Amino acid sequence: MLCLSIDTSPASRLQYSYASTIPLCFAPALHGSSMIRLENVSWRRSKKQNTQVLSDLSFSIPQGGFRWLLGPSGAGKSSLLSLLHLETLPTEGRMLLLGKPVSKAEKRAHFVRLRQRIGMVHQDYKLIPGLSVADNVALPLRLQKRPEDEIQDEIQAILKWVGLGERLNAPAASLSGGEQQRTAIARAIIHRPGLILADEPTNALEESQAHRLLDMFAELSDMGTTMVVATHNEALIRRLERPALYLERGRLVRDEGAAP
Ligand SMILES: Nc1ncnc2c1ncn2[C@@H]1O[C@H](COP(=O)(O)OP(=O)(O)OP(=O)(O)O)[C@@H](O)[C@H]1O
Repeated sequence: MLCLSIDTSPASRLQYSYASTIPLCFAPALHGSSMIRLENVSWRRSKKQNTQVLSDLSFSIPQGGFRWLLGPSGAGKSSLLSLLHLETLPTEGRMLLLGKPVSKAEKRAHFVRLRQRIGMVHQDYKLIPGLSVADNVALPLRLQKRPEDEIQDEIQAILKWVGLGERLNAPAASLSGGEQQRTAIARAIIHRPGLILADEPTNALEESQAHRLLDMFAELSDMGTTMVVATHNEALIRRLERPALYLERGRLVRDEGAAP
């Protein structure tokens, strides 16, 4: 296992209210294989109306690759992340995710298994308001039917790590925007997914928290977790120099990760 051991002491620049070094351990992954591949993928919101959102996208990301997903508002970034999170399927073209084919021909169980290996931070967090912070974060592990004592240990470690160790039992509906975003981040990474998708994951965070999250994303990618992160935040992009996919009006206009 490879572990991130991130100093969370109050003396660190992150100013969290607890003092320990919490390891977050991830199974090492093999680099090199194609984790995501899209070939001429298009997506229409509705078959009846002319609602083409994504057009003729072709790109690939190797395992452990990090891609910024950039483009103006309405370019299709969230829609592409929804496709990669299997919330919807391409209307045209071929898609490979986590090295597996994605098509309407596959059985539901195939998609369930694949989705369990993906972590997603939605722009609007998508927490379940009636559940506590801990129960929201536990969802991916409960879907994997992990033993409850293990789940409790994992929840405590990860919520401390995101600075919510004291808010374990708070209802999600009572959280501030930043707390909701940190809960959503904890839920996206708690099951050590092979692919993490994040839609503006820092827009409700303080600058120091955003930097800390970014440092973690960079380390996860170095360890073999594939990451696709949509943002408008220029400062973040400057802080972590990684290739970007640029979308405009649903088309891929630049792929900095493509082989020359
Ligand atoms: N629920 C919806 N119903 C109809 N059209 C939608 C819906 N959501 C998004 N769209 C349209 O789909 C297109 C792509 O939107 P999408 O949210 O994917 O863009 P985006 O690049 O993520 O934008 P932003 O940066 O503002 O989040 C836009 O033209 C948008 O108006």
